[in-house]
Amino acid sequence: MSENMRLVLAILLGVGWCTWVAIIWWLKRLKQSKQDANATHIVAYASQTGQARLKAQAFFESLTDAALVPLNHLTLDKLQSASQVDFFVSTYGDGEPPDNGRSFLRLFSKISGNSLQSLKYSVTAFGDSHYPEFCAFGKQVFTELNKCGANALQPLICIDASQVQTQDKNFIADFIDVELLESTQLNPGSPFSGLYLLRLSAANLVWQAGDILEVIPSHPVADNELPSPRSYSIASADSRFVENNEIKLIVRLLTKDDGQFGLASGFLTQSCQIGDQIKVKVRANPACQLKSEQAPLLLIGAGSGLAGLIGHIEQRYYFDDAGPVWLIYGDRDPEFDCTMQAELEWWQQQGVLTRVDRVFSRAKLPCSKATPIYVHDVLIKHADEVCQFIDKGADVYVCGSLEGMGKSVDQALAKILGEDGKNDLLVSERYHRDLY
Ligand SMILES: Cc1cc2nc3c(=O)[nH]c(=O)nc-3n(C[C@H](O)[C@H](O)[C@H](O)COP(=O)(O)O)c2cc1C
Repeated sequence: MSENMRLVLAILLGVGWCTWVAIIWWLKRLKQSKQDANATHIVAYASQTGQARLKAQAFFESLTDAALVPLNHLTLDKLQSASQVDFFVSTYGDGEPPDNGRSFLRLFSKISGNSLQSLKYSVTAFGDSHYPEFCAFGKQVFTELNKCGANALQPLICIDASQVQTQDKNFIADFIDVELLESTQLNPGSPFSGLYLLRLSAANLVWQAGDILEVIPSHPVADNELPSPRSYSIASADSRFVENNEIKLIVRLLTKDDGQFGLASGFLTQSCQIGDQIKVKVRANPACQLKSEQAPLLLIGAGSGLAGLIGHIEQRYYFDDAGPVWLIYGDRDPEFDCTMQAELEWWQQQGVLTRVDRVFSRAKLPCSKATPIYVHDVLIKHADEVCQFIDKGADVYVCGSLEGMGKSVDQALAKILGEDGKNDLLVSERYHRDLY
C-alpha cells in the first residue's frame, strides 16, 4: 500500500471513529433529555457554592429513573406533573435563595389550594447556624409545598456547615496536604487589613477557574478537634493550563475588634511558614465556571474579590479566540491598594483584558467628587455600554463581599437591565456571583 493510501485510510478511520463517538454521545444526550422530560421523580438543587449540588448529584446517581435539575428550571408544569421531588437547597445572603433557585418561590403565587396533593417531597436544607436566618430558604420551600397540599416524606433536614465533623476520618481523607510555596502581601504599608497572594503546591489537585479551595485552618497534627474547613475562591486558570503545579489564593487578613486575627486568614497569612503543609480540597463550583471562553466577559469585583476574577482573566490567555474582557475593579486607596497592577497591565498588553475601569473608594484626589468611586458607580455611569456588552452575549461575573459590593452591584444591574432583564441573565446562567 502506498504512503498516500495509508494516510487516506488513517484519515478515514479517524473521521469514522470521531463520527461514531459523536453519534453515541448524541444518542446518550437524546436519551437523557427524553428521560429528563418524562421523569416524574425529580431531584432539584439550589446551590451557590456547590455543597447542595454535590449532595443532590450523589442522591440522583443512586436512583434509576429520575431527572436532576437546578431549581430555576423546575417549571410549574413539571412540579404539578411530578410524583416526587427531592430538594437539596442552600441559603445565601440574609436568608435568601441561591441564584439558581431565585425564581422558584414565584411559582407558588400561581398555585391554588391543595393542587400539589399528589406530590411527595423531601427537603434537605444546607446552611450555617452562625447566620441568624439559618437554612431559611430550605424552610420556606418546605412550608410552601406543605401549604399546597404536597406530602412530605420526612421532616425537613437541616445540614449545618459550621458543624462539619472534621474529626471524622472519612471526611478528612478527602483532604490532601499541599505546601505553602510563597506568601506576598499585595498592599504593603496599607493602614487597612493586609491582602496576601499565596502560592501552594498543587501537583495532585484538579480544578477549573471559578472553583473553590476548602482549607482546614490548622496544621495537620494528630488532633481530633480540627476546625471546620473555610472556602477560598481559586485565583488560577484551570489546572490543565497551570505549568508549575501551583494554585493561587488571594486572602484578606481579618482582624477582629479585640485585635485577634480571623481563624483561617490568620492561619494562612500569619502562622503558616513557607514549606509548611496545609490540608486542602477542591470543591467544584459550576455556578462560577464559565461555559464559553469566546463570549464577552464583564468582570466586577472589589478587594479580595480579585481572586475569582484573576482565575478567569488568566484562563482567557490560553485561548487565541477568547472574547473581550471588561474588568471593573474597586479598592480603597491608590497609594497602597494598586493590587496586581503590573499583572493587569500585562494582560492588557496581551489583549486579554480589553477594558479596565479601576476605582478607589478612598482616593485623595483633588477632583474625587467627579470620580466614580465604587464599582456600582462605574456600572451606572457607563450604563449604555454595559447594556450593549451584555446584549452581545456577555457573561457577568461578580466576586467580593456580598454586603460591601455584591448587593449594590445587583441593584445597579437591575437599574440598567430592568428587574426582568437581570433575572433573565440569572436564569440563563450568565450572571455568576461568588460573594461572601
Ligand atoms: C454570603 C453568604 C451568605 C450566607 N447566608 C446564609 C444564611 O442566611 N443562612 C444560612 O443558614 N446559611 C447561610 N450561608 C451558609 C451557606 O448556606 C452554607 O455554607 C451552605 O453549606 C452553602 O451551600 P451551597 O454550597 O450549596 O451554596 C451563607 C453563605 C455565604 C457565603
